[in-house]
Parts: sequence; C-alpha cells; structure tokens
Amino acid sequence: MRYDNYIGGVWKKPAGGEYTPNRNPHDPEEILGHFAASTAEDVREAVSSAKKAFPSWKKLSFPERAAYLKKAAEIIRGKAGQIARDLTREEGKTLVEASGETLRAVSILEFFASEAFQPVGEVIPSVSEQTFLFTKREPLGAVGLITPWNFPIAIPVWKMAPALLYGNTVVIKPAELTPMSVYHVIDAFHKAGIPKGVVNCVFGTGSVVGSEIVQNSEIKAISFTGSNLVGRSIQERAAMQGKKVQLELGGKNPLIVLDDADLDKAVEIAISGAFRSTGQKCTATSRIMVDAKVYKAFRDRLVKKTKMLKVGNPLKPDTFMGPCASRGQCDQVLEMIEAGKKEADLLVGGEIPPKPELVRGFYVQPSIFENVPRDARIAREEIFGPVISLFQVNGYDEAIELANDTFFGLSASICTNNLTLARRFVDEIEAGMVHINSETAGAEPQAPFGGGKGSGNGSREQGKAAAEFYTQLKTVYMDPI
Ligand SMILES: NC(=O)c1ccc[n+]([C@@H]2O[C@H](COP(=O)([O-])OP(=O)(O)OC[C@H]3O[C@@H](n4cnc5c(N)ncnc54)[C@H](O)[C@@H]3O)[C@@H](O)[C@H]2O)c1
Ligand SMILES: O=CCCC(=O)C(=O)O
Repeated sequence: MRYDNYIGGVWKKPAGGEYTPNRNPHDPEEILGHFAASTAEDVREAVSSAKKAFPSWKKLSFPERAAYLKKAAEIIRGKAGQIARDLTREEGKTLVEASGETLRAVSILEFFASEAFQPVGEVIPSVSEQTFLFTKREPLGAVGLITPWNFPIAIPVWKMAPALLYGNTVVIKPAELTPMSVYHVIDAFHKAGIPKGVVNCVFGTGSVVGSEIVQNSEIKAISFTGSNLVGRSIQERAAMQGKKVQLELGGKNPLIVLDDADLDKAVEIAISGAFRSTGQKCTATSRIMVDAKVYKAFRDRLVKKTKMLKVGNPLKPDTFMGPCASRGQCDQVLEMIEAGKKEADLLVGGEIPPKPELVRGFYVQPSIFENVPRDARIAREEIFGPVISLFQVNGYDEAIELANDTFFGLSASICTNNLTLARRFVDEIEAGMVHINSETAGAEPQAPFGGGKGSGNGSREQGKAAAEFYTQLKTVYMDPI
C-alpha cells in the first residue's frame, strides 16, 4: 500500500510521484508499505497550508484546541494493539515496549489536553496602583518538527501535543525508517476532525524534506531530536534566520553502583537501562562505574543475567531484545564493538547471534566490556546499541569524576542507600535528568525532558517546560483611560 503526505487536511501524493519502502528490521524482505519520497515542493505546500491555518487555530480557546488532542488520544487508544504491532514491525523494539510507547503517546496527549485548564502567564505587581500588569503566552506560528526513529510515536507526539495546544500549526517530518507510527498519529488527528492545515506531515529524507523545513522562512521554530551532527547543523542554519530551535541530541549515560547498593536491583537496572530497545535510546545506560568492593560480585551477576537474555523476533512475547532498527545502525554498533575488542576486554556478546532464524535481521548480541580505558572510543562515543563499558572505581569521588568525564549530559543514575551520597550525586552530576535507584532511561510526560552539555541546547520538552519553547511572552500594561 502507498502512504501519502497529509497537507491541508487531505492525503496528497508527493510532487515527484516517488515512494520508499518501509522495511521490517527483523526481516527486511517484509515491507510494511511504501511512503511518499517527498520533494521541497511538497514541504513548501505543507508550510503554506500551516501558515494559512494559523490565524484561526490561534483564535480558538485552549479547551477547544485541547478537545482535538483528547479525541486523537481516544482514537489511538482504540487501536493501540495494531499501532504497537506496526511500531515493532518498523522499528524492531519488542511488542511489550511498543505497546508501552503507544500508550505513552496517549498519556502525552491527555496530559497536554489537561494543561488547557491550567493558568498561563502571570499577574505582576505594578508600581502604579492603576495598572493591571500581566503576561500572556502567544503561539509562534507554523513550527517544524523533525523526529528520529527510536521512539517513533512518543517523540512526534511529545512535540505535536504542546505545539498544537499552545496554538501553533505544525509541519512534521518523521524519520525515514519509521513513518508508519507517525502515519497512525496523523490519521488519528484527521479522524478527530482537526481543522485543515493545522497538522501537516511530509514523509521523506532529511536532506530534502528536513532541509527545506529548516530553511523555509515561514517556519518560525524547529524542534529537532536526533544525532549531534545533524542537530548542530540545523542550529547553525536556523540561527542565521533568527529561528527558535530546540535540540534533543545524544547521550553517554552513566550508572554508578556504590558498595552499599542492592546488587540484584542494580543488575536489573543496568540490564533494563542498557539493553531494552536494543540500547537505541538517547537515555540508555552505556557506562557503569562500580565500587571496587562489589565490582566482582556485580560484574558476575550482570554477565550471568545478560547471557540469559532472549534475543529474537520482537513480536514474540518471550523476546527481551529485538534487532537494531536498520542495517546501517547494526553495522555502526558492530564497528564500535570491534573497536572495543581492541581497546578493552569483552566479557559477553560481541557478535551477531548465531541463530539461523535471525540471519536476515539486523541483530547483535548484548555486549559488555571491562578494563575500558577512559579515552577508548567505546567509553566516549555514543554507540546507540546494546553495549556496556564497565569501570572499577574506588568510592563515590572517583565514580562521579569519571561519570562527568564526557561530552554529553543527558541522563544519569546511582544505586545506593546512602542519602548523603545520593544528595551529592543530584548536585554534582552533570546531567539534565537524574535517577536514584532507577534506570537512566524512561520519562514521564508531566516532567521536563532534556539534557545539558553536548546533549542539547538547554531547551526542555514535555511538562510545563514545553510552553517555553512553543510560545512567546507578551507583557501587557493595562491602564484605565
Ligand atoms: N536526546 C534525545 O531526546 C534523543 C532522542 C532520540 C534520539 N536521539 C539521538 O538521535 C540519534 C539517532 O536518530 P537518527 O539516526 O534518526 O538521527 P538523525 O540525526 O540522522 O535523524 C533525525 C531526523 O533528522 C532528519 N535529518 C537528517 N538529516 C537532516 C538534515 N540535513 N536537515 C534536516 N533534517 C535532517 C532525519 O531524516 C530524521 O528525521 C542518536 O544519536 C540519538 O542519541 C536523541
Ligand atoms: O531516545 C530518547 C527518548 C528517551 C525516552 O523517551 C525514554 O528513555 O523513555
């Protein structure tokens, strides 16, 4: 089946008439559908339809706009089973995770719909007793949303929901690898009766569709999640035009295990944080610093549990870890593992799983290295795959110093019962999101999401923080005549 762009409230064929197959990473022979391979002309049409729809969308009340979010949430919930299956088939994460992500998209829509009933702006005391001084938040206009493949429904929704609630119109470009999940979201908004032009979706490549969104002067702001390289180039291009930009980039997230930690719990936290979604989360655990007093006990339990993880077809209920999302991603992970073998000691994994039923898919074993030098590539570069580097440290001070010795600053975790050290960790770790006795991955829609250092540009998504990006403040001095 062919899937077209959604522009001005209708499904439209791409100007060039070209389509790209969407393949299942478990078995790339299986094609989910053919998606529009759009041109810059398609983007310009989408932007002009978003621009046209903006004045009347902006005029609706918050609850009126929120009603469309609520309706779209109901529609997605109603077919969550089918959407999750498609998500697994196009991205490769397990069905359990895909179902969780689909329902998370529903929660995000519901959260932002509920924000319609929260105060926006503030009343400020004026020096004049006559003056009513207040701020209001106004939408920016047509905004461009560029999303990655690793959370193919949650990330698009966590950008669309606040953008729309605060009165912006949207042009979204999903990742080439995972267009189906966004198709389901757009279809839900269409069925919810969203006014024409408020939501527009253009499928296609970053270099054509993404680039046109970035450079189009009618796009007032860009929210981007993806790689560092692309994000920084978007920032540069957008800055030249004075556009607002939000960047969510990579991570190299540390987990510290102190000598008083519950080791079984710490192992669970490490495995879930590092290997779920095949390690393809910006928040995945990738470096683990373990106190020397418990290093051997922790390492042995971690390796034993990792050997027991079931890697395989992500649609099967007993599978723990599916394939990488693409051949390119898999090759990149294998290349980093090969680099690791030269730099450190491999404890487990390190290969393509030797199972005949997996040879067509993009599979790699969950892998753990130890004796990793701190300047090794596997210690410094984002791998975006199921690979852990273990470090033996002497106490908290060495652990925190090593944890902070990275270009990135997205998420971090510590396992300890020591309140004093947990508190120090909160203050001293250079990360946007901090976990005590829970894994580095995971996010709730009502809390701000984002990182510092190389992981972004300081902007935060979700929660009340989302309003900062999708609105501008207007300060009003109101006096009687
Ligand atoms: N911090 C976060 O919240 C977060 C979340 C998910 C993924 N990521 C990061 O994303 C990366 C993996 O995702 P990816 O491979 O999809 O990243 P990517 O940067 O290649 O692509 C992200 C999006 O940008 C588009 N794009 C590519 N080139 C473009 C260009 N020149 N102009 C405009 N758009 C362009 C792509 O088509 C895609 O839609 C990882 O590095 C990961 O850490 C970060
Ligand atoms: O990959 C980035 C998003 C991470 C996330 O949503 C999670 O950890 O749950």
